[in-house]
Amino acid sequence: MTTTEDREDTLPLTLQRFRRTSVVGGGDLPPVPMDRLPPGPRWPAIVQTVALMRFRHQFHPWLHRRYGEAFTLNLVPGNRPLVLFTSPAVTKEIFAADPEVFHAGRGNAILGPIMGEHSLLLQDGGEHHRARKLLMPAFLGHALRGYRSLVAEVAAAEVAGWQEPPSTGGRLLRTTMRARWQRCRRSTVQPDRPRAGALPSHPPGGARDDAHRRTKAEDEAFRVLERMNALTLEVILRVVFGVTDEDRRARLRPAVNRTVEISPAILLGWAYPRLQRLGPWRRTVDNQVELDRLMYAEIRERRTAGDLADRSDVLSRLLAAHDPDAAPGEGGLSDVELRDQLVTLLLAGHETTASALSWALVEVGRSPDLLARTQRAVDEGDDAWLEAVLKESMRLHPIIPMVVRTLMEPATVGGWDLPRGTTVGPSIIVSHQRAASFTDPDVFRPERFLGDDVPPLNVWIPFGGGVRRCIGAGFSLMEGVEVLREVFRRYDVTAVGTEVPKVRNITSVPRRGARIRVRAR
Ligand code: HEM
Repeated sequence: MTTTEDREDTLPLTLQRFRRTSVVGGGDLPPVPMDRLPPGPRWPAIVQTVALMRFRHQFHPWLHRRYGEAFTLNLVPGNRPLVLFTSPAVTKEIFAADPEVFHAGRGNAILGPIMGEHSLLLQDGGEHHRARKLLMPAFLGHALRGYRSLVAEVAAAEVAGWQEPPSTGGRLLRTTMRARWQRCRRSTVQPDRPRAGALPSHPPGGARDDAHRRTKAEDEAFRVLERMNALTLEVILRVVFGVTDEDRRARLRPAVNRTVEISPAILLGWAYPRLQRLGPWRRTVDNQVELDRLMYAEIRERRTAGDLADRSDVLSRLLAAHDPDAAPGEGGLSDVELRDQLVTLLLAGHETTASALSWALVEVGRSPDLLARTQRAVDEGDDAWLEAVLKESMRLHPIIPMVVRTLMEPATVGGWDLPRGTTVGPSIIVSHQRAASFTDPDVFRPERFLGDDVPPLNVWIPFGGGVRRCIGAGFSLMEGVEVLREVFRRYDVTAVGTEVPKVRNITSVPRRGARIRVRAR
């Protein structure tokens, strides 16, 4: 087994990843004749690529309206075709297709320099099967139950501080104190005033009072996405990596944040090796070197930790994981494999869950009825409602726009005979907006996910599907429920202003950071 113990420096390992050119769909595949593919725009590939990456929330529905159930895009580098489908029947076909022919790793090749070649997201065939078998037990029922209390602890520590929102520090604390004092004064002068924090529909003070309140609401608002990012990062560092040393966590946080913040332009730039010597690309490599150094140090120490068997974090479970078909002493994960899987879990599981949670808070915070219903669920221990809130948030605001598979052999998909080298996938954005699947698709309605008639897994697809379905789906729902419970147990939540999605890296996040304000219940 390869370990990093004998290496003085992890630099060569990091640089190796950046030497490969990353191409969506894979550079070694033959060119695909475009005339055999479903219709699509004729614009230059670079324009289509930018539209797909930057304006996906408008672009997917537009393509669907213009071209119907299947459409083709041409992407840089190499003019690779991507065929997107929108009907649940074809989604089912793609998820059930032979993974030896429908490769997912190729479609994610652009993430290679960050995640590494062993990443579950980038592997295919037998390698993917082996890695998934080793990782899976750390994400199943028994293990998930083991993480719950630590997640709850991290959530409680974060959420408790919201009365003094840390992102804006003293000013918000002062505003909160002033607001409390004003409420206290009003409640003595006007005893019939509604409960603190509840805005009456006709404020007794007239227009001036109304303007004052709006300003106050704006003043007290904070970007909950920032707090959720901090929270989910802490969960990854403590529950997934199991880093108990606060000093190392403090050094990991900025390196991890810089990794998560990589923009689509940087991702695309990796296809052009000469760019890698320039400013932002150079800084990305430097940051990766630092992140790798810290991660390898943690892995090395953990291998020899005396309490490994008692630890329940994901890394410790992976260190103990062993392929039963391998010879004795073989079949475990090497240091490099562990690094790649941990960075994958970090990137796949951190901002995705934070965004889903932020949207959930904004949606519930928009409606007093939903707020009351959700707080009742918390008081009555109704976790199914909290999970339904999360699922409906992921439906209305998909975090990932599509999932993709590249054909290693010619195949028929949705009635189209597609050549080898074509990349195909369902559009999650359009699937979740289909009126035939979801009545009033623009309305936030968690009830869709309760009862016997819940949307099937080829209709509600925020986690993808088939053998590649998100390995962290259960983890993120467990984490989400714990966080929502903690928030609504303590606070009345009000959404401030409007929100629309914006593209960040490969995920979609609330553009204004999901601004909310909270009042202690
Ligand atoms: C709201 C939260 C999340 C969303 C929306 C999400 C979404 C996705 C999607 C769409 C895929 C691709 C599936 C496919 O190709 O069919 C995926 C894969 C993956 N996700 Fe997640 N994810 C989330 C949270 C997490 C968490 C918390 C983790 C781990 C801690 C995680 C780890 C992974 C991994 C390792 C894969 C690759 C699976 C494979 O290829 O076998 N994700 N996720």
